[in-house]
Amino acid sequence: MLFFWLRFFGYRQDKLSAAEDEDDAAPATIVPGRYCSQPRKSIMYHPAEIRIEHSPAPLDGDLATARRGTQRRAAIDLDRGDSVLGSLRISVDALPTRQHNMSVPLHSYTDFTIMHKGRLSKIVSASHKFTGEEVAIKMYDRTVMSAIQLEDIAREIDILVMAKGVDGIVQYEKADNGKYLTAIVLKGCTGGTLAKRLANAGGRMPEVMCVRDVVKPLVSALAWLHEHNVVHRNLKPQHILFDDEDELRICDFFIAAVMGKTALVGREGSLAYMAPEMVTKPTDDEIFHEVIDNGISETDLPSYNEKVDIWSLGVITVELLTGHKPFIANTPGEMAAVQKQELQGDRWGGVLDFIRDQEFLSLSGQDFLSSILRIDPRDRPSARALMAHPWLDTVHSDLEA
Ligand SMILES: Nc1ncnc2c1ncn2[C@@H]1O[C@H](COP(=O)(O)OP(=O)(O)OP(=O)(O)O)[C@@H](O)[C@H]1O
Repeated sequence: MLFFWLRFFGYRQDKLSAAEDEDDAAPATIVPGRYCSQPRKSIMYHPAEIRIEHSPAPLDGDLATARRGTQRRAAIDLDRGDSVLGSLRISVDALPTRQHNMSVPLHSYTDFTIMHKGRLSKIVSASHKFTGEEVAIKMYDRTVMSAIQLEDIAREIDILVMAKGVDGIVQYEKADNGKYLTAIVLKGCTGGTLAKRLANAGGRMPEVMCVRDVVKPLVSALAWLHEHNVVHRNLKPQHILFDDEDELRICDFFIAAVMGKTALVGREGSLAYMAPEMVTKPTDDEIFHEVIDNGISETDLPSYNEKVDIWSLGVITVELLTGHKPFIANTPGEMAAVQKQELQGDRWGGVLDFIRDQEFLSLSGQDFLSSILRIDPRDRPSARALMAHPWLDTVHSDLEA
C-alpha cells in the first residue's frame, strides 16, 4: 500500500527500490472485496447498522484485535442476507503481516479517486470498506516539504482535532504521519464546494438562500474559530464545503494560524479575498530575507488579527449576492489601491454603492456588508457581534414586506 501511495505521488522506481530496502517487510497488498474462503471470523450485521458511526462494525481497532487473535491469518468476513436490502458481504483479506508506516489507516478504505490537486497536497476521495462512509483523504508528500511546511501540517491537524464535533468545520477522523507521506482522513463533504453551489445557482444566490445556507453558519463557525484563537487566513468559496446533510463546513487549515503561537505577519491566501491589512504584508520568503539581512525578529513585524477572516466573509457575501468579486487586481500593490479606491471617501465607495443600488438586497443586508467592508480592521465587527445582526434572521416574508 505504501508503494501505491509513493507511485501515486510520482516516485521513480529507483526511489521506490530504496524505500523497499529500508522497509524489509513484504509489500502490503489489499485485495478489496476478495472473499476469503476460510474465514476465521464471521460476524453478522444488518446493513443499516454498518452505517452507524459507532457501529459494532470492525473498524481499525477491532481489525487489529482480530488480527492478533488470528496471528498471521487476517480475514474478517461480514455476510448478511436480507430480503429487503439484499445481501451484504464485506471481506478483508491479505492484511499485511507487518504494519507499514503509512498504510495502516488506509487499509480500511477503497475506491480511491483523486478529487483535487492542490499546491502541496492531493485530496483523494475514498469509502470505508465496512461502513461505506465517504471520506476525503488529504495527502502530503513530506519528502518535498520544508521544516516549516511540516509544522504547518502538524498545526492543521491540531486545529482539526480541536474542532472535532464543531458545527461548520470539516470533520477530522484520523491522520497518519509516515516517513514519506502524511494522510489526513476527513469526513467526506459530499455536497461539494460553495463555488460549485454558486455556479449551480446560476452565478448568484437569492438573498434568503445566501443568508440561511452560507452567511449564518459561516459567521457562527468563524465565531468558534476566533474564540479558540484560530485565524483561517484563506477563506474563499473553494474552502467552504457542504456535507451530506447539506451543512456548511470550512476546510483547509493548512495556513491557518493560532493567535499567540503563530506570528500573523505574512501575506497568505488568495488575493481576491485578502484583507487590506494583509495585502501589504511581506510573503514568507520576504520575511525570511528581512530576518536574515536586517537581523530583525519576525515578532517585531506589524501583525494583523482574526479580522482578516471577517473581510473575506464580506467579499464572499458580495460575490454570492451579485455574482461578482468586488475587488479585482493582479498584484498585491494593485489590490491595495483598488480596495482603497472602492471604499474610501466621504460617502460609500464604489462597491458599497453597487451593493446599495441592488434592488435585490434588503437594507439589513446592506448594513451587514457595509459594517464589514472597512479598510481599518478595528472598524469591522467580530464574528460574535455579527451573530446578533438582524440580517442573519432574514426570512422570505421580511423581504416581501
Ligand atoms: N472533507 C472533504 N470532503 C470533500 N471534498 C473535500 C474535502 N476536503 C477537501 N475537499 C476538496 O478538496 C479541495 C481542496 O482542499 P484543500 O484546500 O484542503 O486542499 P489544498 O491542497 O490546500 O488545496 P489548495 O492548495 O488548492 O487550497 C476542496 O476545495 C474540496 O473540493
